Order: sequence, then structure tokens, then C-alpha cells
Amino acid sequence: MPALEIDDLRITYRGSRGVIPAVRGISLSLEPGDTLGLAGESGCGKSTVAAAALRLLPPGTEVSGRIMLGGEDILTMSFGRLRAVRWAGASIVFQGAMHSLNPVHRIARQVAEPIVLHEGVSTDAAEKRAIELMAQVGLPAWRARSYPHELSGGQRQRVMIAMALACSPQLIIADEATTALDVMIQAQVLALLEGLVADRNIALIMISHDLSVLAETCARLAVMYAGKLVEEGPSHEVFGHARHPYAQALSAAFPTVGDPAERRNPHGLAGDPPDPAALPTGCSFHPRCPVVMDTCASTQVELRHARSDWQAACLRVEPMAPAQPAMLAEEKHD
Ligand SMILES: Nc1ncnc2c1ncn2[C@@H]1O[C@H](COP(=O)(O)OP(=O)(O)OP(=O)(O)O)[C@@H](O)[C@H]1O
Repeated sequence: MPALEIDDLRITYRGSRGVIPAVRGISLSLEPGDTLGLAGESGCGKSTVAAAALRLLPPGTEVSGRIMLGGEDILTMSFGRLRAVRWAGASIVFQGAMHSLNPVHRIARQVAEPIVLHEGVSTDAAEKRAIELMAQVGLPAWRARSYPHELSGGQRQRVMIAMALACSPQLIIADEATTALDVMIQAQVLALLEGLVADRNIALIMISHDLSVLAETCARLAVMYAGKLVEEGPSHEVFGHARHPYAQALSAAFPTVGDPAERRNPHGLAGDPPDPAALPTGCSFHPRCPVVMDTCASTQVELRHARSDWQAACLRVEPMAPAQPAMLAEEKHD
């Protein structure tokens, strides 16, 4: 059973800024142990997808489609079940989550909190587990008695990862979890997270605007633009050999993992992403596309398979030929 299955997810915010269709029909599937990097410029809807996966969107937000976490429907489950699923079924490490540690409580107590809440064990037993978890994320036992302000940024982010792992979820979403850290520490924390999820067969979605970091950590990459996926495939193909011109531009903007000196204009493109409340017609990327064609302004392009494991939403991508009837007959015969 997939750890997470998202099917035709659509999310619209309604508020003082008007109607904002932030996510416009996204489908994703992750088996246990799968790692997926979700990339795209600011405002393309990455965090909205993450928040939806745990039903953390603001009240009044319109959501349609289906989000199945380990076979359970997140969008329709009761609040009681939802409380049980958060931390224990899936957990999110947000950008700057390290600032959300409670300054007046010692570290061990905070890591122990979800364990007490979800597993009903005593505080002492949970703190013992917390210290074991801290060792697994590379923090010495004596740090258990520290307060958050006594830890460096990297150490606090390790604490957040320990909390995310505490109740053995089947899915972890890391949303720009290491962006605030310096490059060396970022690499250490990412390697740690990668190892921990692999050991435990946890599915991981890692969100970043930096495609090179995602390609290093995740087996597959998905690139979002204006609320839609524009490309999805194996990391070693999408990073460096992308089919969609937007994914190509993102790859070119982050050519080398973790080397800020090599980073060119992070957009690598003229202009900005469109206002989600006033999207261009046809392909949303066409006004910025370096290889735009006349038909792009009038044609909505959905993801098409360039290969069985690789999809891109661009008219220039030659769709894979459909399987021949003779081959199908042979498969049936087998
Ligand atoms: N609570 C909200 N109310 C109204 N609009 C929102 C809300 N949260 C996000 N948005 C809008 O939805 C769109 C998608 O935002 P989202 O934060 O998901 O993008 P993102 O790709 O994660 O960007 P970033 O990398 O900057 O976090 C943006 O236009 C954003 O302004």
C-alpha cells in the first residue's frame, strides 16, 4: 500500500487577497521508503501541498481531490483520528521549525512530548526514548538537559528531525528544513535525514527551491509551477536532463550542490512566476518560456509520459507511443 497517494488535489484560498487557486490538480504517489524532492520558485504551491497532506490548511480553504495516508483518507477523517495521525502517521519539519521549539523547556522534554501524547507512556520512559533518538540524530545525551537557546541552528534542526521521527511515522515532509543552515551543516543534516528514513523505510517528501540539493537527497524529483506539476521523474534525469523548459531553467540555476558561489540568478529566467489569481492562458509558463511556440498560449498541457517513469507537461515533449495491441495481447498471454 502506498505511504501517500495524492489524487487530483486542488486547493483554493479565499480571503482579503481574493481567490487564489494555489494548487491546480496534483497527483503523487509514494511507496514506503520512497524519497521525492518537490521543487519550484516561491509561491508555486509547494508548502500548500505539504500543509494539505496533514490537513493543516487555514479554515475556509477549499480542497478537493483525495489524499490517502497509508490507505486512510486525510480529507474526510474525524478530528480525533487526524490528531492521532499527526506525528504518528506523518510529520512535517517546517522551514524555521527550529525557532518553534519552546524556549522554557529542556530539549528532552520537547522530543518526548509527541511520544507521551501518542503512545501513552510515562514521561520518564518517553524521555529515555528521546535521548536515544537524540543520539540517532547525532546529539550527545548531555544535550537532553539543554534549553533551545544553548544549541546551534544545526543542532536545533536535528532536534526537530528527532521529533519528526519520534512516533515512527510512515511519511516525513521536510519543507525547506535545512535552507536556513550554512552549506556544510545543511549537507550533514540532509545526509542524516536520508539515512534515517532509509533505515526505517519511511517515505520522504523534501521541499526546496534548490533542485541540486533535492537531486542529491531524493530518488525522484517533481517540479511545480503555478500550482501544477510540470515535470516528474528520476532525479538523475530531471536534474541535468529536464524535458520541461522551466525544470531546465531550475537545473541551470543550481548547477552544483551546495556551492553558493556557482549559483547564478536563482530564477535563471526573465520575469517572475504569475500571480495565481490571474494566470496566463494556455501553459502558465508560456510568457517566460525561452522556447515558446504560438500554440502554447492557447493549449492547456497536462503531464505526458516521455518515458514510463518520467513525465513532463510541455507541447515540445514527444509523448511515449501507446503500447501496441500485439504487445498487450502478448502480456495478457503471459
Ligand atoms: N493562508 C493563505 N491565504 C491566502 N493565500 C495563501 C495562503 N498561503 C499561501 N497562499 C498563497 O498560495 C500560493 C502558494 O503558496 P505556497 O506557500 O504554497 O508556495 P511555496 O511554493 O511553498 O512558496 P515558498 O517557497 O515561498 O514557501 C501563493 O500565491 C501564496 O501567496
